[in-house]
Amino acid sequence: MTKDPQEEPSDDKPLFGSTGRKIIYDKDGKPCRSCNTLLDFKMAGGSLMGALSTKKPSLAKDSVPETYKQEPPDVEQLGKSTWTFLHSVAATYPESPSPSQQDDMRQFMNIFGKIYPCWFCAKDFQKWSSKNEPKVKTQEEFGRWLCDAHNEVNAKLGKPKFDCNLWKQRWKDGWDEGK
Ligand SMILES: Cc1cc2nc3c(=O)[nH]c(=O)nc-3n(C[C@H](O)[C@H](O)[C@H](O)COP(=O)(O)OP(=O)(O)OC[C@H]3O[C@@H](n4cnc5c(N)ncnc54)[C@H](O)[C@@H]3O)c2cc1C
Repeated sequence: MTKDPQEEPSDDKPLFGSTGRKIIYDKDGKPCRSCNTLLDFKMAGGSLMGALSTKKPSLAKDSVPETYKQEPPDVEQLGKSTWTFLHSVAATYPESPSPSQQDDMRQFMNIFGKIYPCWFCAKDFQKWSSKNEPKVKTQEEFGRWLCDAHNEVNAKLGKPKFDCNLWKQRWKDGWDEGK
């Protein structure tokens, strides 16, 4: 059985970051980049320079385009981009999917829960979706299920609940405020 990385605490490592959140470590004992905010990751001793400066010292700085020089995603950036992707997938899911399209979506969400890069987020998501199986019979059903999944995380983080009656305006139709 794989050991939960968080079960291996170490005396000389900070338990909490400056944001007040618990610092999450990977199996190798290093702070998990995609599980912490950038600030907490820095505080826990995670390298800020990343591969560009450490693995390729001979690369002339000027030869690296400015657009490359961004930090790998922290838990918030990864989350926001992933929710954008997932809700957009719901927005383009067929209104009446065939049985095989429904199977694909079930499988996709199942695999998603196993590979999401923030391991402790993935664990909670898997736990929630095992009790709340993906609803994939229609686009509306799937969009609402995803909205509920997102609200579960919002609640965990103390964020306001999103009104799921509005998921389609937010992720598919837009608000049409000129009307
Ligand atoms: C599967 C998963 C699990 C996660 N688990 C954790 C975790 O355990 N701990 C952690 O710190 N972070 C977790 N995250 C990241 C977290 O959910 C946020 O993405 C992150 O905190 C950034 O939040 P945000 O305020 O930018 O908005 P996000 O929560 O990223 O939302 C982006 C936008 O989606 C819209 N929105 C909000 N709620 C809903 C909803 N219910 N339905 C539809 N649209 C909505 C809003 O317009 C919002 O601005 C997880 C992300 C994912 C994808």
